[in-house]
Amino acid sequence: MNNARSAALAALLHVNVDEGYSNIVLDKTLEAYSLDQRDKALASAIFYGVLERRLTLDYILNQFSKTPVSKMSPVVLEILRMGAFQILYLEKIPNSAAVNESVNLAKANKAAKASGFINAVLRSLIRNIDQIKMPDAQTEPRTALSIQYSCPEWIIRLWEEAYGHDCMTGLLRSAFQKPPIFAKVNNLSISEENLIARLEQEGIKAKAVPWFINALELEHTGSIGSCKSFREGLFHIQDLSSQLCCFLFDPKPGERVIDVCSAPGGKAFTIAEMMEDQGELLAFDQYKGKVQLIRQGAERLKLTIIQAAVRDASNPKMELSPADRVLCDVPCSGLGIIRRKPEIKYKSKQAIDSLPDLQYGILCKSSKLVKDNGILFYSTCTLNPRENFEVTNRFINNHDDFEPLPLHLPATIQHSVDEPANQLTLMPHFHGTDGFFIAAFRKK
Ligand SMILES: C[S@@+](CC[C@H](N)C(=O)[O-])C[C@H]1O[C@@H](n2cnc3c(N)ncnc32)[C@H](O)[C@@H]1O
Repeated sequence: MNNARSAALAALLHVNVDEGYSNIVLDKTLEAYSLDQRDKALASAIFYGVLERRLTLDYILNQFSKTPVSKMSPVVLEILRMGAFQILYLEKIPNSAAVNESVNLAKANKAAKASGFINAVLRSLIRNIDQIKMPDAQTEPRTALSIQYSCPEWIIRLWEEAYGHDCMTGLLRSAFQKPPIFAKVNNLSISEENLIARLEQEGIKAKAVPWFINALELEHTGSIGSCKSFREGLFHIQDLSSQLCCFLFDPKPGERVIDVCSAPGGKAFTIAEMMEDQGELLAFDQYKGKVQLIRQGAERLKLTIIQAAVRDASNPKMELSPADRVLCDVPCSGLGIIRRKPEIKYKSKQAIDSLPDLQYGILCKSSKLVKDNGILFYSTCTLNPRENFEVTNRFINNHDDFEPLPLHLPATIQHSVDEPANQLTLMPHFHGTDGFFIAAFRKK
């Protein structure tokens, strides 16, 4: 049995059936299967490829199977998606191997009865590959885009209405690009140059982001957790969007700062480093297990000002004295990080309907923690006006004691959409960052 494909199947079933996060599920599965580098690469390529192209693959499989994909068992469907993905997108894998391995996978996964069916569907796909039909872009443009980019129509409509047609197509394309990996240098422990040299010794190629301080782009990372300089607390992994958010938040040494939705702690770590580990940084999260992640990260990075604790930001019980700066990096639908976690795009629209009220509640409650003249930030990693612009608009319309605070952006960062000066929407295809939203306010 080919272990790479078994691992990919196990991980896909875990994500689709048990709704695990793709990056975490894949890391754990690869570890459990103890694959060599080559098999790890194949398992990852199949896993992410099938996840990213689920709608396209299902649309095509339906043309070659009498049983619609909606009626197939999860195991059979995933094996067929994997087989079709290899045939259609992995040129180096011979079609015969894709079919045979799919049949073997079925036999090894209690789906032996379906192995004949799987064989027939995949062979029919190979024979008729030139006859595959796609939706007509003229008569049904959104359906055509949805199948081409494997993105539900409601997201396409949302992006087109919010950001315009060109931006929507840019976002759809960007979802298939390999996301860059950025590190935030722990400037309290090492300089950019020295960290680049250290990483090189460990086989990781790193280059400084020329326009942004203490940010490195990494290549050939392998497993970051096993990297010595990571374990020594010389950096943490953080997308440029979050690093930029902290830069704009502009915390100063000696201040009192509250991060109300802090886990796993990325922004709290960057903020503590910007504060030179002087002052107070209260880092809260609703979940005990996640608070532990903040503590572990702070310890690894040798940051002493972070006090992590459980606290529900939407219904806080704890009395807190006011802070110079408060960050609300709220839970959101995550439509800005689809290229990192493709499973996010298959969430139902209804699943995110309740988020704006929760986000607004967290922002209102947290605004009470800001000192006079203090700063309040709201951020999300989503591209959805209902969770971004509409929440912050509602806030400012109902809070006379706050005013919008214009953001002073680095010269390389331009607005990609029409928005007020206190807001910034970051787009993967435009800024090269994750999709992200920031809004800043000052208490009068
Ligand atoms: C976007 S993530 C925060 C990411 C974090 N700021 C970072 O940079 O690493 C949102 C966090 O909010 C937490 N959360 C969700 N609902 C919450 C609530 N009512 N109160 C506090 N935290 C909450 C989630 O557990 C999650 O860890």
